[in-house]
Amino acid sequence: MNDTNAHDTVRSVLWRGDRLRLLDQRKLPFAEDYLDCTTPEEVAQAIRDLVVRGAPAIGIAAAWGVVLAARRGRNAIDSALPLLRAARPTAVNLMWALDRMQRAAATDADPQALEAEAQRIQDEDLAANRHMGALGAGLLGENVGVLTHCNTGSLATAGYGTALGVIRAGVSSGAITRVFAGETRPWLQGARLTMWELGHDAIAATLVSDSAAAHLMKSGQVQWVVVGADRIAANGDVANKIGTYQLAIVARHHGVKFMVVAPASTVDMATASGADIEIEMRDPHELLSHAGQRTVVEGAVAWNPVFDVTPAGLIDAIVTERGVIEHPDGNSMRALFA
Ligand SMILES: CSC[C@H]1O[C@H](OP(=O)(O)O)[C@H](O)[C@@H]1O
Repeated sequence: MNDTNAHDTVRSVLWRGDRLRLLDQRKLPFAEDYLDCTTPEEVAQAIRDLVVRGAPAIGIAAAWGVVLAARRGRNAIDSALPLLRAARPTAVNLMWALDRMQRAAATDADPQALEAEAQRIQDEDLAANRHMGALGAGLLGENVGVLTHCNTGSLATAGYGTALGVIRAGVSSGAITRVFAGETRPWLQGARLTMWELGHDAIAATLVSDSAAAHLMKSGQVQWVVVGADRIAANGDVANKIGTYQLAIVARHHGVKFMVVAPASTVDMATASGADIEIEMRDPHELLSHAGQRTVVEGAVAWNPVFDVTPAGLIDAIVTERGVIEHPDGNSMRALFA
């Protein structure tokens, strides 16, 4: 069943009154299949399996998981919260959304009240993305080339996207004239998801291998690297998809500006620095095969961290819906998020 609207950006998380419908991102771009969750356990599993992925999107899905629990009764909420919280460790949006739902349930555990809170979380995220898109696009300049990493679009959020929202806004304003998407191994969020989203919006983009990023920046075709985030620490360090850190190093070396785009729900002022952020380690087999086809000799081992940390000193701007932090550090982060 196709729940996407051809004239709007896609929607990956859809509340259907008694179930949560998730666009199964494991099957994109060649199949648009949906997975229906009727229990918080199914939502937690869908987050673990990357049926739904992207920091804001997993927070939104978890919020609806609490609504599904509430429909079973107050005690079900208390058992669902730790289960959902443990689904993935790095994106603080997951914990932020569950904390907010837990506070709401303490006031009123009625399913309809919690459904309204989950809907607010989803609606606020979409509004934030559109605002951040305009703010970020305003920083770009004219006739710029942009390289993005992973997928930070409608699939990873309530819609429109974070870094991809800036790209949507920048293409619309004419500021962006060249878009490059990194493939983002091993899960290929860039190749499979970002290229699909941009094609859906008729935005021309060029796929590059992760290995080509430095050569691309050396060629002068790119003036900005624009990425999302999974957790921003109090000193401005940013955890994001594995490969982001090396893009920041290469960008600085070649005089390419580096922008991080993320809603306030991604900022974690309780975490002092990037050194304190837990980096999710996923199954090494994600590296040992591609599309179900093994690519490495039997017995080989692999190391599969799926996030890394970019130090604040390599970031030119952090764009949030509360405003832009240029050259982020602890002081500028506290000024906006204390
Ligand atoms: C706006 S999405 C933020 C973030 O989430 C992605 O990770 P994953 O695909 O593993 O959920 C990636 O790090 C994006 O930049």
